Amino acid sequence: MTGTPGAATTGDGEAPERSPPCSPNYDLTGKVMLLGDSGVGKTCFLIQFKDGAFLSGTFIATVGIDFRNKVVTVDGTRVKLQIWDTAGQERFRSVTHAYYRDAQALLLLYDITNKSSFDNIRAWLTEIHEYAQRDVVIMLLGNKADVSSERVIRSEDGEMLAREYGVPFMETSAKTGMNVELAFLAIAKELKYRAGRQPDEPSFQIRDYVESQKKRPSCCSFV
Ligand SMILES: Nc1nc2c(ncn2[C@@H]2O[C@H](COP(=O)(O)OP(=O)(O)OP(=O)(O)O)[C@@H](O)[C@H]2O)c(=O)[nH]1
Ligand SMILES: [Mg+2]
Repeated sequence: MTGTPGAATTGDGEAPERSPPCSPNYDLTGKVMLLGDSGVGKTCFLIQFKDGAFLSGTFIATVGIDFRNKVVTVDGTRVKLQIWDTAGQERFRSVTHAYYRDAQALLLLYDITNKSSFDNIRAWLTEIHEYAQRDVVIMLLGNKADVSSERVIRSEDGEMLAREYGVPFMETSAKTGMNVELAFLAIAKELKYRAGRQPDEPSFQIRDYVESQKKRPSCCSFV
């Protein structure tokens, strides 16, 4: 986490023309990486968060790595998230490994309609433990929750795997936007909390926060 950002740039999510020079429009920055098999929806997830749009139609696999910035405000603190969208294809793995070290948070996605993308989560977690910082924030996301007719992974299976690894979990949809913003807000809150807790600030538990805020797909809600 960078606590003292430099001058505002013209990067996405900022409004430099309204800020005086050397007055950044954020208080903290954090690097977040999107990981998971090719086709699980990482790029769509990022576009939905950044632009509120869904890229339907032909699937264009990411080549290498790309990033977008977005500033979110949590409890009065502006957190600039630098979000790295990685290629899920095996042949780009060595490129993405180099970026793990600098990431404070990882969003690990599988596709609820694709069993192998779920089965590969354990391998992704092994890779994360090998290359990422030890205290990196990890969140497991079961994406494409809008496609209930093709679901092959039950929500409970995602919950169980997440519990085994002690990470927060929710199902998401890059198409409808379900839980997309929440995933990034929860990360921003955690990063803010880690950056320096105020004396009167209650402790923050990212798993509890996600559990209390997440929406469930209508087919699976039993509350
Ligand atoms: N129905 C539905 N389709 C989705 C969703 N997210 C992504 N898709 C579709 O899934 C395909 C793959 O999405 P991408 O976001 O490009 O996948 P990716 O994980 O970035 O893939 P790589 O770049 O190869 O790693 C595209 O055809 C998307 O339109 C979702 O939440 N719901
Ligand atoms: Mg992609």
